[in-house]
Amino acid sequence: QAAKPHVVVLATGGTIAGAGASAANSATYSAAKVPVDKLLAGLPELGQVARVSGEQVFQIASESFTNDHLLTLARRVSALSKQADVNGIVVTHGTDTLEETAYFLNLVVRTSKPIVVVGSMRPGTALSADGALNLYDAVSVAASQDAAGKGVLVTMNDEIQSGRDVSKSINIKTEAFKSQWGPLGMVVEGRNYWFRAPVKRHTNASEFNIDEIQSLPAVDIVYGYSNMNTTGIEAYGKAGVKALIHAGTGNGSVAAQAVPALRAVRASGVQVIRAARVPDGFVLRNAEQPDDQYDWVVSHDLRPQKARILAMVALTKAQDAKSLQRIFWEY
Ligand SMILES: NC(=O)CC[C@H](N)C(=O)O
Repeated sequence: QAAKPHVVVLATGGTIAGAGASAANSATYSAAKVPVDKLLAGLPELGQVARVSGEQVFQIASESFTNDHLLTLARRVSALSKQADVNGIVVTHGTDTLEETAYFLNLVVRTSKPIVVVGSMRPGTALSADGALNLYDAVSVAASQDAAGKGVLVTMNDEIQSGRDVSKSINIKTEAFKSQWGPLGMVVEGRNYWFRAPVKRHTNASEFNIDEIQSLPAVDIVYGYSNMNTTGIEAYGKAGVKALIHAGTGNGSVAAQAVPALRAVRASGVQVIRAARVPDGFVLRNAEQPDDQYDWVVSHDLRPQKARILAMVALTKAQDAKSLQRIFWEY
């Protein structure tokens, strides 16, 4: 009998490692409590699909992820992906910023080996906890050859999602992760059922490589709303950000009073990227605002928090708006 694939589980915290006072606590609990060894020992079924080893990279709630955490994690994933004795990698993660980390890894880790990021909506101590099955699914996807070359994946609620497309879309149900383009497939009882594949550049086909990235530039987000003022835009401009994501209303529209402030920060060298605060759809170039004339970039279908990740990565190589826009179309 052939040896089972070796899957390394990199644990970073979140609810999947959370613990509550009683089984009735599905929402009131502490995240990032249970160490990876205990998580894996509590799930002996993993041995049916892979030879699993665990590493505790961090033990935090994911809203506290920083760029340093992203860099440290991606470097470890990259190093493991180059090891001949590693077939797949799973990252356990809090769900709040899981989509940002998954997209970051998708952009900068040059491998075709499966990388799966996974979390849970309920702690393991709760009734109907979802973490055990999500983790089992993650390990089984990471152990499968048919998951190779599909970019970084997310397994939640029996679905296999693209790390690029997926977002946490509700904060209370176990079916929390959605993509407007739909999941890539489903995983049921350790078997993958695929229905589509990503078309955007990722992992092996990326021009970015974590092994060449020393640091990430400051990129922040301003939110659009009625009666919006320009205080935030001006403050970020003064703070020296390299790019500012505008989470605009509707089609990425910008309030009349905010346009001069954004043009002023652009004139001072800050890249301006028009995204939208609506969850779905995509922002069209030169619709709503004359992006060519203002030398602005549009985020395509990326939500503001994902546009921030891509902008940081893109700015490690490209400095002009035209190159940034090309990257936003391609990734
Ligand atoms: N469901 C969760 O994982 C949320 C817990 C916590 N806020 C985190 O993102 O780590």
